[in-house]
Amino acid sequence: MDATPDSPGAGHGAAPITVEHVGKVYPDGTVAVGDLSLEVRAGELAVLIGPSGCGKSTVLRMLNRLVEPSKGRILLDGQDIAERDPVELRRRIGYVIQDVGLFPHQTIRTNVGTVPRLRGADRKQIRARADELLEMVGLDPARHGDRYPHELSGGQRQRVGVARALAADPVVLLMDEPFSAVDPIVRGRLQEEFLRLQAAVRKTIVLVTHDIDEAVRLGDRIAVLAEGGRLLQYAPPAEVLSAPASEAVARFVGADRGIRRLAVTRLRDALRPLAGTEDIERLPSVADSGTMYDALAAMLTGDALNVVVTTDGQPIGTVSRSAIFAPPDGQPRDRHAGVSADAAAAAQRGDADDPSDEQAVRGPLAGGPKRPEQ
Ligand SMILES: Nc1ncnc2c1ncn2[C@@H]1O[C@H](COP(=O)(O)OP(=O)(O)OP(=O)(O)O)[C@@H](O)[C@H]1O
Repeated sequence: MDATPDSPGAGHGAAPITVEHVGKVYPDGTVAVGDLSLEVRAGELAVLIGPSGCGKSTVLRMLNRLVEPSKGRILLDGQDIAERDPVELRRRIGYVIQDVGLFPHQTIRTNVGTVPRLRGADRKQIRARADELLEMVGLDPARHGDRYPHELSGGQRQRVGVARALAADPVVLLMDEPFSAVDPIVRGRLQEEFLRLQAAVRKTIVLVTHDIDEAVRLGDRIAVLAEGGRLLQYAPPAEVLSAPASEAVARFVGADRGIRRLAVTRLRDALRPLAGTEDIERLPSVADSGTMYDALAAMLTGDALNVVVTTDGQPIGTVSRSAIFAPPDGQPRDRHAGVSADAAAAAQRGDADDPSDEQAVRGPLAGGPKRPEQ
């Protein structure tokens, strides 16, 4: 591997991971993982979530051979990692942990340059690469590069951890509760930045979290685990929220999963074209990159039953409150609702639109509401 590709985003691609019937029994007899199979596609961000002690970190640590499985095998890019040199393997796999694990007596720049240095890149190359990565994670190399870890905030240290992991230009990034040490506001910002970063670098990422909102926000797919690493469901966030595979999953994702689903359902799926008769000047507007959650927030703030959806500031259609509360395609409304008061369903029952209001806004050309699920 080259330590200094043309740009941080250019990368060396991403590799798929296949976990085949993997188990881990620790020497004291604890069965951390019984028999787990799953695959993560190249460039996909898979989230492992589940109650404390269910084996999430053990699974993650088996992926870079910090923990050796007791059974089964793990393929990276089709090759059994048991046949790889663990040190060489770990240099291809970035690992970001909760308290980051920066070297306290090294500057930020030196920390970020760790792996390129180990690979023998020259000093100028290492510095350029480190600075590029610091910029990429939103830190100013001139201001922060020569500081020591204790001279940064928790959120800044977390960014350095991500930059250091990316400096190796890994084919896989493993992240164990990467944002949990920072306060909720910083966490939200880091998650947003991280999503932008991932859109640029497209690594295969396996991320462990306790936080269902984080899982829903970041994951392409979410693996919900139970004790002993038992896989309860492995599906995109919208599916886990709208069609939990069991009561256990429904309970785990929470009573407010209906609201969470809105945050991962694209607005444009429920879009109704403009009929030309709407009084769009009086409606709140939301950009078409937004979600149903954004639309609902705008409706509530603007006390409206509809929002105008815009692209580059230009109106392209409307979304109605009833479309937001329509059940996703093919899903019975109250599946597993017995364990939770699904907020969206409750809102549906108690807050149905007046069809005449909708007609007034939609105009005569508008069809029935499109199902909003992606
Ligand atoms: N080195 C070890 N020796 C013995 N048991 C261990 C060891 N590491 C973890 N365990 C046990 O294995 C099980 C799974 O632990 P693991 O850390 O993988 O869970 P987790 O889901 O990541 O938990 P948390 O969310 O609390 O971090 C737990 O019962 C834990 O006590």
